[in-house]
Amino acid sequence: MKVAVIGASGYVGAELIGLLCQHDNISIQHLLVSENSSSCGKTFAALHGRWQGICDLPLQSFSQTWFDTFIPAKQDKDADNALDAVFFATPHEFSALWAGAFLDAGIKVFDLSGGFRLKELADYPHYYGFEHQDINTLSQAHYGLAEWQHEQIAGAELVAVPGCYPTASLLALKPVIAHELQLENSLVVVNGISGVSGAGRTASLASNFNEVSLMPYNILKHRHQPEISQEAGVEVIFNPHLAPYKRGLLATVTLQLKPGVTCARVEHAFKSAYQDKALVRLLDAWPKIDNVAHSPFADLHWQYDEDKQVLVVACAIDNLLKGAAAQALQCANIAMGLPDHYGLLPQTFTGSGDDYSLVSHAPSTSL
Ligand SMILES: NC(=O)C1=CN([C@@H]2O[C@H](COP(=O)(O)OP(=O)(O)OC[C@H]3O[C@@H](n4cnc5c(N)ncnc54)[C@H](OP(=O)(O)O)[C@@H]3O)[C@@H](O)[C@H]2O)C=CC1
Ligand SMILES: CC(=O)N[C@@H](CCC(=O)OP(=O)(O)O)C(=O)O
Repeated sequence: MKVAVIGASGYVGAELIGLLCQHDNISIQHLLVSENSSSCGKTFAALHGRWQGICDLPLQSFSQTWFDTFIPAKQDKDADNALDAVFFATPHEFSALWAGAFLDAGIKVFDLSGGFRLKELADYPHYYGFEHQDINTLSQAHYGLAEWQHEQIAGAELVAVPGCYPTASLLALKPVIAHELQLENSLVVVNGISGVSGAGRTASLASNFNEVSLMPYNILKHRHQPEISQEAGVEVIFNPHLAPYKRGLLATVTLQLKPGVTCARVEHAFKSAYQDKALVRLLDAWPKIDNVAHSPFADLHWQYDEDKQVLVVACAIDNLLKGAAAQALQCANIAMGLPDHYGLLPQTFTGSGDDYSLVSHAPSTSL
């Protein structure tokens, strides 16, 4: 698969490029940043020092002229420089504006922004602050929660890679909903905590080292609330929190189950969902951010009170990896017919209980 990455100077772009450049079925053709970016002309490694000696490709500026030069209206798929796919690790509005043009040229799109995650056009002004102009492209988008949407991802031209909070929340919620264990019309509460890299690389007062302190934010209005509700199929209350560490995200979901539901049924729901999934680890203790930071895993644990029928599920991920770049690579692997964990784990995984560990081919990280 010959690919381009737009957003190569950002945190998510950097993680993604680090994974792509070590993947033996993927070749990077172009790395792009915004038209007037100060990173333009630098090499990827000059900007992200941990990739020195691994990826020295130059960063180009994305513009209409770049598009007209490198993306012919009708691609010759066999040409040496023809692109098969483009990854957008860009602001939501940029993806919403440009994804359709790549699709028209026959290039698959993996969008890591929120530009195509919500199905309702009318939700964009409210939750994202812009009018989505491309209903035609939006209607072609398939949500890409890798463990749950394998078939749709395999056949998709445009994959909306899930948000970081939704990834952890949905991995925790979906087995319960799929097995119809939740008490109908009962409250579902999701508390999310994210490290500061979740806010991206561009400096802002809110993400300034001196300002960051554990606190809730965007309560009852965060854009991930409709995304989680849409994909879980139940309305949720979503409480995001910012925490003073670099990377990692924890979602803790609390919900009421139907009378008579036992621990055994809950266990069956989680085991049947994930026992053959390489990147989801069902733990027998509460997950820790430190065990998933810099890894593509999602760690899950639950506790159920049969008397009160209250279930609490916690899921920890790295927001930049399972919450973004690693999940995008899972989607690309699925599109190529490879195991979804290809290039993320050794190829020895055969199911739950196996002794598998993360391939550590990345040098120590700067984040
Ligand atoms: N951070 C996280 O944990 C997660 C982020 N995401 C999503 O991934 C996307 C990227 O996030 P993140 O890496 O954190 O953000 P950053 O702010 O770190 O990076 C944004 C990137 O987009 C580029 N960019 C901005 N405008 C344009 C443009 N007009 N044309 C081309 N490139 C442009 C920037 O380039 P430059 O500034 O050099 O021009 C930069 O490379 C966002 O949509 C975000 O919501 C998804 C899941 C998790
Ligand atoms: C800590 C922090 O600011 N987190 C970001 C969410 C991460 C992100 O970039 O969101 P997407 O997954 O939708 O792309 C936020 O709350 O807006």
